[in-house]
Amino acid sequence: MDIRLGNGFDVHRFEAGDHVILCGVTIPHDKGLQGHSDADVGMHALTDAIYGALARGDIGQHFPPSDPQWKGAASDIFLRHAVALAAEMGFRVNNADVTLICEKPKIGPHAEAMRARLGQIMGMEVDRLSVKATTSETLGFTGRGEGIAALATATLVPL
Ligand SMILES: Nc1ccn([C@@H]2O[C@H](COP(=O)(O)O)[C@@H](O)[C@H]2O)c(=O)n1
Ligand SMILES: C[C@@]1(CO)OP(=O)(O)OP(=O)(O)OC[C@H]1O
Repeated sequence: MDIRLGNGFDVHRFEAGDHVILCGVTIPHDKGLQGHSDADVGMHALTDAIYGALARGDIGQHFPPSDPQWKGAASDIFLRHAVALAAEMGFRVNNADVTLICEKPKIGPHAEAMRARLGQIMGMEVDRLSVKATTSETLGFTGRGEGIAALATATLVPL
């Protein structure tokens, strides 16, 4: 069987604000995330993992940050595009795993809502979607609270 594996990584910087959007879920916070789109770092990493598995470039190639069309865009547009491209190429996402790296906000209380939202967008069972988090033990830019990083892995299998 032609099984595909892809990974994605993304970072967004904190800016002044009162909420962040992570894996499609709005979380009240004492800062916001800066980005051309809604800065959903988790969804961007997952989208890139799918493009990676397909060997079809990355999110910035499909949705250039220089294009005003994507200013403030909801990131489910990007994820839906990657899933649709997979289907066009004869694949479906088999499972995916997203890790969010930040000291704050705490992800645990929101992880189930994130899995549910990703499942809804991707047309997938929640059982095949994982969202988890770690701090970086106060080290580095995530540890200093300057931004949030996200890692994602996805496997794709033939339709
Ligand atoms: N933003 C975060 C970071 C961590 N968690 C949860 O806390 C656990 C312990 O984190 P360590 O970095 O000390 O290993 C982690 O396993 C997560 O369950 C979180 O919810 N949100
Ligand atoms: C998502 C896009 C959309 O223009 O913009 P950003 O929100 O800045 O996010 P990034 O993770 O830097 O990926 C690049 C772009 O594709």
